Amino acid sequence: MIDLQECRNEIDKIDSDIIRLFEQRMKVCEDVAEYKIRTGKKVLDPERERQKLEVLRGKAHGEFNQLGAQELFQQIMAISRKRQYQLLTEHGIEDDEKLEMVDALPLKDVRVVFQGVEGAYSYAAMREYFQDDIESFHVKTWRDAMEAVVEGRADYAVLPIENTTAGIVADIYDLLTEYELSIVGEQIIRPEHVLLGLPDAELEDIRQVCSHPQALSQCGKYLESHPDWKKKEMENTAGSAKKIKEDNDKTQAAIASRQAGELYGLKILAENICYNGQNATRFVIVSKKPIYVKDAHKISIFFELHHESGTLYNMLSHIIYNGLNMTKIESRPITGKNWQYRFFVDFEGNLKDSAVKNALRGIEAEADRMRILGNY
Ligand SMILES: O=C(O)C(=O)C[C@]1(C(=O)O)C=C[C@@H](O)C=C1
Repeated sequence: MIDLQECRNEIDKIDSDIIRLFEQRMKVCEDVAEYKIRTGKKVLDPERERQKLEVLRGKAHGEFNQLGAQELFQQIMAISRKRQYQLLTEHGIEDDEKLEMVDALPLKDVRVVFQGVEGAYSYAAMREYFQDDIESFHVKTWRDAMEAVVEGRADYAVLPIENTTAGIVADIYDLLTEYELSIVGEQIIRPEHVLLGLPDAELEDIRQVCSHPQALSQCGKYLESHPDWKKKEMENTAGSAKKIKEDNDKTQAAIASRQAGELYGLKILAENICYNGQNATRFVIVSKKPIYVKDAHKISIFFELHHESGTLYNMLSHIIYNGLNMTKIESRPITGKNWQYRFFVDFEGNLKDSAVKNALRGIEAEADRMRILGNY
């Protein structure tokens, strides 16, 4: 009869040996790091890792143990790399400073652009974020807002990036990768959608509802209870309120804010029409200046990976291993590369933190492409 305690004693002895050998190996890896710091050679050497895994696999017996040995040494080498990145940071080997730290965002005499018209939620977010008197103007599309910042006609743009009911605003994610702008701030607002009609309209008159697709989606449940209403997508919510006013047709209604209703002299036909009482939209503030404020606490990045087992896991391990808290992950298709994806990750931290530096160094070195979208 096998004795469990005896087995456990033996396992304990073997594990102690593994720890001793692991630490011995890590010591050698630190020497390797020193060599690499001196020579500027890259930490990651994929060819060396491939050869090692092949040899070590061959040393194990049976398919199960071969796979196990490969997995084990993949992890050991990943840990070795993480230690080396740490040593690079400790030796003050700085990656190129991608963003410059500032005490506070420049807010004097700035111009801010938003998409939509006055009364739009972007306008409300802008008013909330920029407390001071700022000059603002609006444009027709999100791309126009990006262009205005790139061309220097605006210092900042306010863009909706996600909503707690309808999810991400995919176009904004894609535009953020297309334009080299930095996210320097964020503002959350709680849109309170209402159904607006002409002053003499009643709910029974309505045949068509127009609004931005996000607002139509956030009020999806309410609209399902009026299946005969036609839905018309518009570029923004406030614009749809404006259209009701201009068309002067009492069979039309718009989903927009209370403020938009007041602005265009419309009547509230229904309120509380978003089934999610917690409905909130997050806006990002983007700037052409590659800056971040010194007390910034959230980092947004994106990276691209090649299709290989474990690549995403490996990227995320840099965040986990450095004790950072990931708050969001999204993926978007990469145009021109079918079935390949770009990952967007948010995590807590400041670019000056060593843990953040180590994680970003690792991700940048091991992803096909990585960019910091902002620290705010
Ligand atoms: O041999 C190296 O160049 C090392 O840095 C050591 C090591 C390892 O731990 O074995 C770690 C990272 C490299 O990608 C390859 C191998």
